[in-house]
Amino acid sequence: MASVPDASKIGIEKYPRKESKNIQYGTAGFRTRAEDLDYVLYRVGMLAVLRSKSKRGKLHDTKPNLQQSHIAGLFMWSGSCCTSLKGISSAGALLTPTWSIAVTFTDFLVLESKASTLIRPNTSNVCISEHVCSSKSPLSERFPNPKLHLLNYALVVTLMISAAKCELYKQGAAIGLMITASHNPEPDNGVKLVDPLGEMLQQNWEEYATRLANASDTELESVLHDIAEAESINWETRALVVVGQDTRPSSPDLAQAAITGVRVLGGEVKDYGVVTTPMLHYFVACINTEGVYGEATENGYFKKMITAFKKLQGDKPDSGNYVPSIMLDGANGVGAAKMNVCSQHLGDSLRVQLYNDGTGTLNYLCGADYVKIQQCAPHGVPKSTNARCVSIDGDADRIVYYYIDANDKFHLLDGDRIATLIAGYLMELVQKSKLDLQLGLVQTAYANGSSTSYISKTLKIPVACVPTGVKHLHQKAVEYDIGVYFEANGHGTVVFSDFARRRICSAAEDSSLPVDQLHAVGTLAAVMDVINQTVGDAISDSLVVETVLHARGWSIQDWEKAYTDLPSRQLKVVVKDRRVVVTTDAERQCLAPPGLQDQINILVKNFPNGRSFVRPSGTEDIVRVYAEADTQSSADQLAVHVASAVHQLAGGPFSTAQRREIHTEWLTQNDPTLNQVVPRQEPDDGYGLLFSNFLLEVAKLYEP
Ligand SMILES: CC(=O)N[C@H]1[C@@H](OP(=O)(O)O)O[C@H](CO)[C@@H](O)[C@@H]1O
Repeated sequence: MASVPDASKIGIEKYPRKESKNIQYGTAGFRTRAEDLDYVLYRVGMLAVLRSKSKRGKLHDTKPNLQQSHIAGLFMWSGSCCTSLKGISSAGALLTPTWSIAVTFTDFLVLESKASTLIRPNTSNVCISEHVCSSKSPLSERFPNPKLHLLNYALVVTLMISAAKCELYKQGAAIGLMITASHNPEPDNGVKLVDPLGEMLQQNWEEYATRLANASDTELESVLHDIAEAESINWETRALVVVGQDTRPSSPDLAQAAITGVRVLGGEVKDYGVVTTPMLHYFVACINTEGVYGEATENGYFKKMITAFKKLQGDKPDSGNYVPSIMLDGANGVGAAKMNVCSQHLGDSLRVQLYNDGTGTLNYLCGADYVKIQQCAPHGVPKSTNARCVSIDGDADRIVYYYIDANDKFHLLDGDRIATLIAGYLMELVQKSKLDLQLGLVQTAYANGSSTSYISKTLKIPVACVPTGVKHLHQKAVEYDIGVYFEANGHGTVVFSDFARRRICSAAEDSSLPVDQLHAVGTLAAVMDVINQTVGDAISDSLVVETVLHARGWSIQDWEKAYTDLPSRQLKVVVKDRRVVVTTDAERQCLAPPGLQDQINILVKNFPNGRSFVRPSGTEDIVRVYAEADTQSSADQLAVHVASAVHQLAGGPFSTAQRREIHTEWLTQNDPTLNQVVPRQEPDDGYGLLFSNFLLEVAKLYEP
C-alpha cells in the first residue's frame, strides 16, 4: 500500500531538494544540469505512479486509431473439482493473462479472476462456445447437458465479466518515464512522462509536475495529497511505470532515483534500460493496448517497421536515381547504438554507414540540432560529394537529411522537407486508393515560408500552423484522417485516425478492387506499419523517407528540387525574464512587451520576402528570434536587428561596458569587413549561441 508520509520521509533523507531556483516542466519535460536533478527524478517517479493510478487500464475506447480487441468466445473446460472458463480472442487464441472462473458444485463462485488484461469485455461481443471435457466435474454432474442450462452459463459469464471489470478498474495504465535531455550537451539531463498511448503528458499534469518539483521538502507530502485529491486517485489501483534512459553518464543514477520514487508509492516498474525516446513511447502504447499496437520489446519494435519497410522495397532495393545507402551521424547517442541494430536487420535493403557512433561526446559538434541550427555538416562524418547523409539527435527523436555538392556547398533537407515529401506521397496514395480520406499537414511558425506555399499551392494539401512543441502538432494532426506533422528541426510523424486505419485495412483485403487501387491501399497499409505513430522517431522517419525516395526513384538532389528554401536564421537572446514576451496567432505575433511587434513590422519591410517572429523558449531561459528573407545576408541582418529590438524592449541585461567587451571579442573573432554571422561552437559560459551569433553582431551595432 502506498504511503505518502514514507515517500516524503525518504525524499528528505535520500533526495532532498537542492536547487533553490524553480524549474518548469516545459515542452519536453524537465531539463537542466544533471547534478541538480536527482530529487526531481525521485518526485517525477512518484508523479508517474499517480498518473498511472489516475488512468484506467482500458484504452481501446479512448484511442480511436488503435485496433480494438475483443473477446470472441469463451472456452469451458472441466477439471477434477471445478469447471473453468477462459476467454478466446477474435484470433482464436486463449487470452493471456486469462480470466479464469472456477465454478463449484453448490453455486457459481468466482474463485479467481485474473483480469490484468486490458481487454474490455462487452456482453455484446461475447458468445459462449462451451466445451465440456470427458472428466467428470461437479458442474457436469449437476448439469449433464450444459446446453440446456444456458441461463446458468449466462450467469457465469456475467459474473466473470463483472469480476473482470472489477479487476480492470484496479489496474492503472502504464505510464512512460524517459530520462534524457535529447540534443542538449552531455552534462545536462532531463525527464519527461509519456501518457498511455505514447502521447505527451496531459497539460494539467505538466502543472502538477512543476508544482511537485518545486515544493520544499516539507511541502512534499501535502502536494502529493493535493494532486491525489484533485485527481480522485484510488490508492488501491495498481500502477505501472515504464522507464527508459539515454546514454548520458548521469542517466543510471537518475533512473535509480526515479525507480525509488515509483516503488515508494507502491508502483511497479518495467525498466527498459537504454532506449531511444520514441522506442519508449512505442512500448507504452504496446503495453496499454495489450500488444495490439505491436510487441513491447526492442525486437518487436524493429520487426514491425523493418518487415513493412522490406515489403515496400520489394526485391529491388535500387530504383532509378535512388541508391539504398546512407551515411548516418548518430550524435554519439542512443540512436547510434539502436541504428546499428536496425541496420543489421535491414541488410541490403538499406546500407547504413554509421558515424558519431557513441565513441565521441554526445551531441558535440554533431547531431540533428547542430546541423539544423549551424546549417553545416556535422564533425565526424567524412565528406562524400552528393552522398545522402542523415543526422539524428541524442535520443533519436529528430532527423534531418543533408548533402554536400561538388562545389562544397552544404544543402539541408530539414523537417519541412521531410513533411512535404511524406505528405505528397501519402496524398498520391490516397488519391489512387480512391478512399475518401482527408489528409492535412501541421507545421509551426518555424516552417520555412517556401515549404508552406509549396504544400498549399502545389500539393494542395490543407496546412495548419500551431505553437511550438510536439504536443500541439500532435493534437492538431489527429483532427485529420491522416495527419502529417513535423517541426522544422526534424521532429515529427504521421498519425492515422481509427476511421482511416479501418478503411485502409478493409480495402487492402478487398480482392475485388482494381489492381492499381489494391496496390495503393496495400502500400498505405504497409507505410502505416513503418511509421511510429506515437511520436517523432528518427529511425522510423528515416525508413519512411527512404521508402518514398525508393518509390519515386529519387536521389537526394531530386528530392530537393521540389522547392527552394528561403534563407533563414535563428538567434537566442538572453533577457532578465523571458516571460515578458507574450505571443499570439501560433506565436507569429507578439503582444508584449509593448512596441516590439511594431518594430518587427518595420524591420521586416526592409527585406524582400522578410518574415520574423520572436517567442520565449519553453526549454531554455532565452527568447528565440527567427528571421527569413530572400538572401542569407538579409536573413542574418533581419535576425540581428530583431534580436537587438528584443534586447532593448524585453530587458536584455548587458551594460555598455559588457557590450564593449563583447565587441572587442567580436573584432578578434571575425573579419569585420564580412557582413555575415560566423557560427562558433557554444562556449562553456552558458550563453550558447548568443555569443556565437547574436551578441557579436549586436556588439557591432553598438560599436563604441
Ligand atoms: C525552435 C526549436 O527548435 N524549438 C524546439 C525547442 O523548444 P523551445 O520551446 O523553442 O525551446 O525544443 C522543443 C523540445 O525538443 C522542440 O519541440 C522545439 O521545436
